[in-house]
Amino acid sequence: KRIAIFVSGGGSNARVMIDRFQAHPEDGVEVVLLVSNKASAGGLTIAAERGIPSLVVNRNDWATGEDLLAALEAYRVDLIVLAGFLWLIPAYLVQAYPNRIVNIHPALLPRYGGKGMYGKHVHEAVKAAEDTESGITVHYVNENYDEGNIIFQAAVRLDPDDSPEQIAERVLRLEHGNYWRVVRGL
Ligand SMILES: N[C@@H]1O[C@H](COP(=O)(O)O)[C@@H](O)[C@H]1O
Repeated sequence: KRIAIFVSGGGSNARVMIDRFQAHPEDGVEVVLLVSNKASAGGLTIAAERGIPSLVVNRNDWATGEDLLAALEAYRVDLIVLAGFLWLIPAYLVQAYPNRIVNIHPALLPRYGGKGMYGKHVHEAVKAAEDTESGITVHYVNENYDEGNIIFQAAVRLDPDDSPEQIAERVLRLEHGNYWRVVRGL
């Protein structure tokens, strides 16, 4: 299958996934495009270094979706993979790719999901709740943040002394070890 990865930040998940699938063509997954809503996103540099075409979308593009949908069609994208992409996915994209958009969330949904619940905010909330475990959720994307059907979850035990940053590190390791496997299996 041909996938497009959407990023807003550093792109460590995109890097792990691109490196895996470029090194293992037998997985049958090809990363054909990287899309970002931030021209400064580290994910764009990662894509350029690995010969992957990229597209930066601004709010106007995003509102109409014409250029974005045209690019996804031109690259014959089968599956959209969100990896640290922060904008809400609009109806036109959900309708154009029904059950073909997935996201990874750095917590065990349905807890710690929703608008504003991303990155360090999630791990600070887990810490404040004194949870003994956290984890990751891969889910289909609908028009609401973090509400689509869950495809996969994995948990990690936390140490009571863990800081939110240490919780984030544990969870990111879980993401890097699992997200590409889930995508390969879809
Ligand atoms: N949605 C969340 O955003 C972060 C992105 O990290 P990176 O892939 O840009 O390093 C990850 O923790 C992911 O769960």
